[in-house]
Amino acid sequence: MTETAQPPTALSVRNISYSYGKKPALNDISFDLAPGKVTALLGPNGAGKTTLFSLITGLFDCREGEVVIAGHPLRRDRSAALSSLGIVFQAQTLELDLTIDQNLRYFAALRGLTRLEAKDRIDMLLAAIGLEGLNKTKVRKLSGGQRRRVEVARALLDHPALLLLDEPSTGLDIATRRWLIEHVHALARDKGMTVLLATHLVDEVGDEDDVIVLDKGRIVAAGQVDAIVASAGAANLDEAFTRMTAHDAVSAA
Ligand SMILES: Nc1ncnc2c1ncn2[C@@H]1O[C@H](COP(=O)(O)OP(=O)(O)OP(=O)(O)O)[C@@H](O)[C@H]1O
Repeated sequence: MTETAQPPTALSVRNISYSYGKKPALNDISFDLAPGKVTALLGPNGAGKTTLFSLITGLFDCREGEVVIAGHPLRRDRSAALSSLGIVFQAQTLELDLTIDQNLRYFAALRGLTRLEAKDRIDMLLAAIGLEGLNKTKVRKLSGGQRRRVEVARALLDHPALLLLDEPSTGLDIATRRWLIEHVHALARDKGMTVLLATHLVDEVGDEDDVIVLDKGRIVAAGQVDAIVASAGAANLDEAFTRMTAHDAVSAA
């Protein structure tokens, strides 16, 4: 045995299927995320993105298939698996009547950071998200965009191996949306973070990103942007995505 073994991939999803009652939502989904990259999980409304995130985060029990986070199987090693991921949910999840500091310190304590570690990390992250010095401000007083920035900081508190974002720009103004997408790409590029970004907005996908196109609970394409565009015979990702997912209108006609 040598000490040069590669670290495990931040997220491996193996043969996941899921149904709501008799209604199938995901069908035999498998992928591994490339380390230090943003992978966009691109799918139209109802494709199954949120269901997949609910399985990866352990909110739903994964009865068929397996989720492995940073080498820890979610089913058998739940706390180690979940401690390796940071998440920004689609819906706002901060406690409005607490300050930024209180929100973040509470979460840091849950994640096992000491008070001193939490303070240093919070100050550093608030500076990184452009909210330096606002520690004592109540979240209720922040704009929607500022709240989303705080949620990004919270997701990064204990250096997760994997960052998940579920349609994070929902409801944000254009400037915050741009900041968010650039910040997430910088985390992958500069800090080597592995990111899974669920979105239905093609313009949030960078040229260098990996893409998984999900439609009606199935992966219909996966790979780098160029390869997906070429395989669809399209001029760009927008056109490729539309071609791959626009069959409803045709079949319904
Ligand atoms: N609680 C539920 N009960 C029954 N069906 C559900 C439930 N939640 C989702 N579904 C169905 O499962 C499928 C996948 O939904 P899901 O919310 O995962 O898709 P999505 O890609 O996240 O969509 P959106 O972009 O609209 O959030 C859809 O057909 C949806 O109607």
